[in-house]
Amino acid sequence: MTPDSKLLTVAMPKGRIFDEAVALLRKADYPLPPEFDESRKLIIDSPEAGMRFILAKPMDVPTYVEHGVADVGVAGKDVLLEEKRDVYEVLDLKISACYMAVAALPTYNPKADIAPKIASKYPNLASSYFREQGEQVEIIKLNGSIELAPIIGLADRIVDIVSTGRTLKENGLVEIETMMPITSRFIVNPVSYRTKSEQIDDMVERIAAVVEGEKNQ
Ligand SMILES: Nc1ncnc2c1ncn2[C@@H]1O[C@H](COP(=O)(O)OP(=O)(O)OP(=O)(O)O)[C@@H](O)[C@H]1O
Ligand SMILES: O=P(O)(O)OC[C@H]1O[C@H](OP(=O)(O)OP(=O)(O)O)[C@H](O)[C@@H]1O
Repeated sequence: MTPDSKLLTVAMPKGRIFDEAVALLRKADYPLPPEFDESRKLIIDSPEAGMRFILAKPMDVPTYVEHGVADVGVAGKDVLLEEKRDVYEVLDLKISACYMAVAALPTYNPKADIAPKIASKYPNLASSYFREQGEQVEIIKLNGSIELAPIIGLADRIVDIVSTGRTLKENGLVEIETMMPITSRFIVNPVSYRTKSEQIDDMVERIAAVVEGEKNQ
């Protein structure tokens, strides 16, 4: 399928953020087709809304937006900190809230830890964090089930997302540092921001009004 320059291309993250992001767009009066609720399509056009949606893995959304194949997108702050793509972050959507934390086994003794190993799905974010703290660490990149690492002796600590805290608790880990809050953000390709400024400004204004409205409820 070739890009349709008339439609604003929006990169949406599949998975956890998706339903909340769709709800936000609907509240902003974008008439999204029913395919959003039931289909496995990866490209969904909504000519009524003047938009084409591409459904991507959450970690890939900034890549599509940086390369300009999507004009705008929705991405977690965690992903933006990890990927450091050349995109504008224009709005905090305040959805899919969670936070990034360092955790370990309750028996973990930081003073006895000379060359700490840190397991994470976010190697760049973890590495900048410990560099800023002035601590030298070895980062071990994993793709999921991060909580396994300290239990089976692969790492001393983990850097991961916490939401309810249930995964840490059920795996006998404790949080030792809260790093930063995470919410989803609206991101924009810098060139699109100039060439499609009217459409993008309108979209940002409409969504911002919903976000503000929800905050004041
Ligand atoms: N409890 C949570 N765990 C992970 N991500 C969360 C959580 N709560 C909100 N989020 C947000 O959701 C995004 C991840 O969504 P999701 O888990 O669907 O994708 P994913 O990590 O690519 O999943 P998978 O690799 O399991 O397919 C994160 O970038 C983060 O901003
Ligand atoms: O605090 P909680 O509410 O328990 O949520 C946090 C957990 O959810 C995420 O894992 P996910 O379910 O995405 O699985 P993964 O380990 O395969 O990434 C995250 O990596 C934590 O493990």
